[in-house]
Amino acid sequence: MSLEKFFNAIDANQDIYVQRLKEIVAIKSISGEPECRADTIFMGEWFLAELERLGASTKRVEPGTQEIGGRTLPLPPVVLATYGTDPLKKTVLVYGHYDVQPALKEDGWTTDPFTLTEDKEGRLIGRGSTDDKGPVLGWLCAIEAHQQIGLELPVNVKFCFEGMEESGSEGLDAVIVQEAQAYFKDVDCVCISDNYWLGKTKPCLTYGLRGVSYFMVSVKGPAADLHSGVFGGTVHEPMTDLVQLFSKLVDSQGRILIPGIMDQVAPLTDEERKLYDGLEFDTADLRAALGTETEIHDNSIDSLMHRMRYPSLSIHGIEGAFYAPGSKTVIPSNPIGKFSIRSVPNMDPARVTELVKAFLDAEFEKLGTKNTLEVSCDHAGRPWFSSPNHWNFVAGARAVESVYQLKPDLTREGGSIPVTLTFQEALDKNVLLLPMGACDDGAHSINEKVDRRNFVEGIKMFGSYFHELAKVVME
Ligand SMILES: C[C@H](N)C(=O)N[C@@H](Cc1c[nH]cn1)C(=O)O
Ligand SMILES: [Zn+2]
Ligand SMILES: [Zn+2]
Repeated sequence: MSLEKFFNAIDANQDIYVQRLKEIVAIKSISGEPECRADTIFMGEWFLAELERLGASTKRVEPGTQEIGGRTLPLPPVVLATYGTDPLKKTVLVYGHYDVQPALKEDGWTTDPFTLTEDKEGRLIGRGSTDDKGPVLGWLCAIEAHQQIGLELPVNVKFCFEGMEESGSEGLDAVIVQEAQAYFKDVDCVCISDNYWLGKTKPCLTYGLRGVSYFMVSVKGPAADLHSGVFGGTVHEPMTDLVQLFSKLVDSQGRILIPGIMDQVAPLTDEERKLYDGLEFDTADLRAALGTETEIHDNSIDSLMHRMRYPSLSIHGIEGAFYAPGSKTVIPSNPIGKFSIRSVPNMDPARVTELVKAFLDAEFEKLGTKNTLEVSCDHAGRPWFSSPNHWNFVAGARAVESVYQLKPDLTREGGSIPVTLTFQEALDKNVLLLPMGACDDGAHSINEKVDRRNFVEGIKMFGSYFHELAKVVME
């Protein structure tokens, strides 16, 4: 059966879909900012209403509360929905997140981050356009287009959308475990669209993710910020201690210096090494995404392996430090440094935390400072790895081919979606990552975008995936 009519409907409706994306990009659902919590909850409600408009039955789950900045806030709702309950059809569970990373125009955006703006090249620029509002909306547009042309959906779809993914998916694991034998009982496979192609033109299917352990390092000294002219040279400065500690975590070649971390990494086999030769990726792709020529490795295979199968450590920022323009002469009293470690098979988050704390405590001891140190792991998600030979991947590959006339790359992703492994384990079902966006989308960065082409063809790909799933033989 040809999906031509369905594809044509999507082409014809694309401006409506873009307009809808504009509407939701404008909702500041930043899970990490307490003052945006009401907007984040509203974003969840928007999706509940949209799913109901499409005829899905919905369930709003309140995953509890969160302590943040001395406040207790309600967590945004987990949006569950069921579209179709035909026992003769397969059931696919689609997961996505409606929260976004923070964004300020003064970070360097060329346009307001919460006003979706299309440029001459068809880039739809705005926070969440690719991560992950565009893909989440895309699934719903694919269903709506079926309704418009009177084409029956050949599978049942369950949805699970959360509003805390960018902040460690707090509360979600418990919901999944609780619903595994209830709301998710009939699920045959899982699909997530929340990562990116390796390059700009060739789609991929993804079968692995790195985990992430996010650390806060607080150094406490004087009771309040001080005048550096009056107190400089007379007091142990917390920022100096923090900078010393941070200089010991990772070197400029990206090598993690914390003893024991690299020992846990699964060894590279010959078979795995060969997989990288088949991937279409070169240093030019990396440079295009970086916008500079500042890559560490002198060949693309090493770059790929360091994204996909080795851990990395990134220093993100320092809270409570002076970072504004100007030259304020302050001694910050309690800077909190933030860094994360991306973990890979066979790393265990509990062991990572143990090693990080032991190392920082020992290094702090050596500084001979009277300040105090507190290290905590804010959130930790495990790495995930799945079987790309499963029928779910066969359906995904056929969907890609039907829209792009290309065989997708098979990739592992450097980023993290903590809940992926929870779905795989709690439901005991295969999970496929089917990205919509390209390598240069700039998720988490300034000028995040999704190309109109990726958005529109991505909606077609999602619809086609439903049809390929219906056809593929479950083994
Ligand atoms: C890959 C996904 N789109 C994503 O961006 N995930 C985040 C998850 C996270 C964990 N802590 C904070 N955010 C990521 O990989 O950074
Ligand atoms: Zn993200
Ligand atoms: Zn995401």
